Amino acid sequence: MAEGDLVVVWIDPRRVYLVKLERGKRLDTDKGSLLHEDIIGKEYGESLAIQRGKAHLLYPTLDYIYEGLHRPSQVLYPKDIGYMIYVSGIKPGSTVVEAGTGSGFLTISLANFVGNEGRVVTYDVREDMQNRARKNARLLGLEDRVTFKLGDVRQGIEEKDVDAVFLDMPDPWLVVQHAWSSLRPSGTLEVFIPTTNQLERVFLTMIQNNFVDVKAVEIIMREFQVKENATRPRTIGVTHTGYIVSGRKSIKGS
Ligand SMILES: C[S@@+](CC[C@H](N)C(=O)[O-])C[C@H]1O[C@@H](n2cnc3c(N)ncnc32)[C@H](O)[C@@H]1O
Repeated sequence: MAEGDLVVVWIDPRRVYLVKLERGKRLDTDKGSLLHEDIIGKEYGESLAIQRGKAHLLYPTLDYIYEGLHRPSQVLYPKDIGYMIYVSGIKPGSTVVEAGTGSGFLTISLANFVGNEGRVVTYDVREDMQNRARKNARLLGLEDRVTFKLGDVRQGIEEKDVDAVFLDMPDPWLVVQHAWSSLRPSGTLEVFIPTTNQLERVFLTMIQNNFVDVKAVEIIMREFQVKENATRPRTIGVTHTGYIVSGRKSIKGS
């Protein structure tokens, strides 16, 4: 690893740190400290002894990146992001529109997925959110793939012929028509909402506005505690995140 690289320092499940390597800096934990210099030059997968344990140096996958980023807004969970990306049909080179940016967790995942040739345009009404999201994207080297637009997406989406639109905001039904106009034929609208009232409203609005293959799902994930002869789901965990409504843009045929 070199200066500027990201590394996940994993000590135990409760002590996981996302670190950007900078000479002269130090990671302090209650299990001991590590100088960044001690990590520079090491390989991902190696481990280092610290005062009261061992620090494992891991390549930063997106789920651990989430743990380490600043999150001023409620953020989407990996389980929901994974499904949304999967059914959206986007691929490297795709152009995607998103609102609202929030902490940029979905933005970063989309930017990671569309690759160097792809583009993510993300709208938010709040400049402070976009500044934080931009910093998060910069930390991961993904900023160049993202266009941050300060504005109310309910007023319209400027981009045309986009492959997918992703919405995570309070009143997405007010954006359904704009999403339809922005999408290429057969393009996908993915909406995340935390309540069933919002689900019903956005679902019906999509049906009324020439979206087809509209479906609503909830992704349920349970984490397990694993102990010999006592393996079972954890007692405490995230029990509810939200629902996902997906649909495809239909155009009039003959
Ligand atoms: C829950 S956060 C999005 C979190 C984001 N998906 C993430 O994973 O980090 C919702 C965001 O939508 C923004 N927002 C709300 N209404 C909006 C609108 N009409 N146009 C654009 N952004 C909006 C809010 O400012 C907030 O930052």
